[in-house]
Amino acid sequence: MTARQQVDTLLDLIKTSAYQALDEYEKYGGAVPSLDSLAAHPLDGFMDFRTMQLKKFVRKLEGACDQLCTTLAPPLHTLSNRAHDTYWAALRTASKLEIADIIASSEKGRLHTAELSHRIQANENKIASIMRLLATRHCFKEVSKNVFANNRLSIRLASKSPISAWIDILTKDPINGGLHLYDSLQDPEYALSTDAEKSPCMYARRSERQTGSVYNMISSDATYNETLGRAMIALSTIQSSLTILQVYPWERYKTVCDVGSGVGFFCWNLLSSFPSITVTLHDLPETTTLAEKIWGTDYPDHVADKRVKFAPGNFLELVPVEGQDLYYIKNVIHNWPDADVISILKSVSKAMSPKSRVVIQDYVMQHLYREPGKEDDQGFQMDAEEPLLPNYGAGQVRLYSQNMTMMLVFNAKERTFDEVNYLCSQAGLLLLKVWDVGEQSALEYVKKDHW
Ligand SMILES: C[S@@+](CC[C@H](N)C(=O)[O-])C[C@H]1O[C@@H](n2cnc3c(N)ncnc32)[C@H](O)[C@@H]1O
Repeated sequence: MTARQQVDTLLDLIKTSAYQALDEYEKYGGAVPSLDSLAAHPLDGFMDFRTMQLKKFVRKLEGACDQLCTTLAPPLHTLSNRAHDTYWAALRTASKLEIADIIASSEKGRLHTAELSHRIQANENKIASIMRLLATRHCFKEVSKNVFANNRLSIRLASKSPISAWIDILTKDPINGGLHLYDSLQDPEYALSTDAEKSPCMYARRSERQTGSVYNMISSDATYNETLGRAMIALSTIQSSLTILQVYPWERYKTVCDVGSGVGFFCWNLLSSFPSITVTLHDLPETTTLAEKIWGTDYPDHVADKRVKFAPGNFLELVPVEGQDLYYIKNVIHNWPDADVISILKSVSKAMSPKSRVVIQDYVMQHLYREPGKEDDQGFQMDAEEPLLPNYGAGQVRLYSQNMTMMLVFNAKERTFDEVNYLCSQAGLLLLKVWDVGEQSALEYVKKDHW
């Protein structure tokens, strides 16, 4: 395809997928809100299959728009834009300063930067620079000279929402590790290591005499742990991860252990959808203690009815809940280097009965080359049409960013299907089925000896 033909095709893809996305909004509660609107659309909050189709259209749209601009802009322009992206700093600061809340609670719902700087007790030019960068990509709106109002994006930052916690997590240790990635690769002690204690992030902190890994930092810091718990709720929305409640046959099971459960957001939803299931939350003691407190306040009936149990421990050594029908592991193995993943999976395997199943829900990475006619056995096809990259390029960039984040923070990674399957086989697990749950996949295993 010539560049002109590619541009023509990309424009067609953009038009088609944009209209398809509009239709999805209209299917679920009215027209898509404009960027000026503060009202949420039902699709914004769904975490399940209802957003799956929308996100497939948006994936194509984002991939095509980015590829079109990259094709037509001068290369140095694009490279400079990518190196010069300080958006994360503005977003982190506005979120932590709770600027969306300050504006929302003002009399007219809009504030001059002079008033904002007075309330925040910071220089007005600095506040104005932050607000203008954010508004330039549609988060907040400059409604008159130096006066800013909330809009469709910024209002989501208000009221200590889970997305603020996720922004906090993403823009701290990963950024710090990223700044030191090159240097860490020059240091032989770190460059070849896959140990979590030798991640780029820990390299960045070595002068602070910070020992251990980021896991130790999280478990010894109650605020970090609490922020991570809230951030995981945002991530579940972003990944539409509750799609698995509609896709997977949960009605087959009575007992489920959520391994690395966090405070149990997934299990709240599982119990509501499947009244005959009881769950056990397995996590580090500090997290299960927090979980017990939250469930005691928010879901006392489930606690009283013994539909939820809490099993503190360390899954690297033991999963202290034996013989459950199902062990569910979501967004956990990507936090760990290969050797530790094998330890976790062996702990799960030891706890399993011959009839138990394991479901691992995570991103599954794809390569970017195209091999005509090739589709692997499990249906992980590279299905984006040309001239899009086979993995949709920028349309799926979140997977590749998350992969970098896992490397920077934990020396870990998101894995391809073959990589996960290999680690599972090392722990004596045999693949039964792959479930498509949208942005992520769910891989179902059974103990090898018992199949
Ligand atoms: C990224 S979070 C995922 C939480 C949840 N599964 C979800 O998808 O929202 C990883 C979880 O693993 C837990 N974890 C980390 N190290 C652990 C260990 N050694 N033993 C048990 N749980 C651990 C963390 O406390 C955290 O709740």
